[in-house]
Amino acid sequence: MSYAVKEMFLTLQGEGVNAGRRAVFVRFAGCNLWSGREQDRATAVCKFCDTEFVGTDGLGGGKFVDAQALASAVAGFWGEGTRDRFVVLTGGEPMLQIDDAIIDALHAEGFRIAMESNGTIVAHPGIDWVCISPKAGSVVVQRTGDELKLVWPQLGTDIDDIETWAFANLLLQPLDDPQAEANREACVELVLARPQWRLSLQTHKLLGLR
Ligand SMILES: C[S@@+](CC[C@H](N)C(=O)[O-])C[C@H]1O[C@@H](n2cnc3c(N)ncnc32)[C@H](O)[C@@H]1O
Ligand SMILES: Nc1nc2[nH]cc(C(=O)O)c2c(=O)[nH]1
Ligand code: SF4
Ligand SMILES: [Mg+2]
Repeated sequence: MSYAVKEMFLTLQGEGVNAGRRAVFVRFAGCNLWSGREQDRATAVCKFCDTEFVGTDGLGGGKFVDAQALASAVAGFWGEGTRDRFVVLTGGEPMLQIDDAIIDALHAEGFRIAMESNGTIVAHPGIDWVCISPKAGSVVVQRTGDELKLVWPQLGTDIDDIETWAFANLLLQPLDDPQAEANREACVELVLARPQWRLSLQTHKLLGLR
C-alpha cells in the first residue's frame, strides 16, 4: 500500500506521558472527523482541531510508495544512532492508513511506535504506545490503551464514563482556542477534584517547536 503523509519532522514529543522525548513525527493526511477545510469546521464532528492535515505538501511530506519507503524516511529523520528510536504516528487520523506493513517496517528499523488517534477505529495491535483522544459526538471503539488524553473543556463529554475505560494514564489537555487561559484553569480545577487525572500541556507550543 502507499501512504499519504502531510509532513514529517524530528522534534520532542510535546504532549502527554512521553512529553520531552526525542521523536520523529509522521503526520498522515486526512481525518474521518473533519474534512480539514475551514468552511466545514462548524459542521464537523471535531471542531477544534489545531492541525493542517490536508494533502501531502508539507515539509517532509509526500506520497510514499510502500512501507519500506516510509520507514526509511523516518529513519533518515532520526539520523545516526539506534538507541531509543521513537516515532509518533499522528495526523489527521493515522488509523485510516496504518497497516501491518508499516508497523513491521518501523519495528525493523528499530523504532518504538507511538500513535495519537481519535479512537474511532480499533488501534493496530502492533503499536507500542496507544494514545486516544476522544471527541464528543463520535463513537470511541478503542477503549483500552496506554494514555487517554481528553481535550478539555468539551461539551457533551461523559467524564464519569471515560473513567471506566481501561487506560493506564488519564490526562487532561487544555483546549487551545481563544479561551485558552480559562481552559487551563478549568483543567487545573478538574485535576484538583479528580486525582486520577493529570495535566498535559502542549509544551511544543510553549517552546516554539513543531
Ligand atoms: C491533531 S490530533 C491528530 C491525532 C488524532 N486525530 C486525534 O485527534 O487524536 C493530535 C492531538 O492534538 C489534540 N488537539 C487537537 N486540537 C487541539 C486543540 N485545539 N487544543 C488542544 N489539543 C488539541 C488532539 O485531541 C490530539 O490529542
Ligand atoms: N511536538 C509536537 N508534539 C505533539 N504531540 C502530539 C502532536 C500531534 O499533533 O499529534 C504533536 C505535534 O504536532 N508536535
Ligand atoms: S480527530 Fe484529530 S485530526 Fe481529526 S479533526 Fe479532530 S483533532 Fe484534528
Ligand atoms: Mg499537534
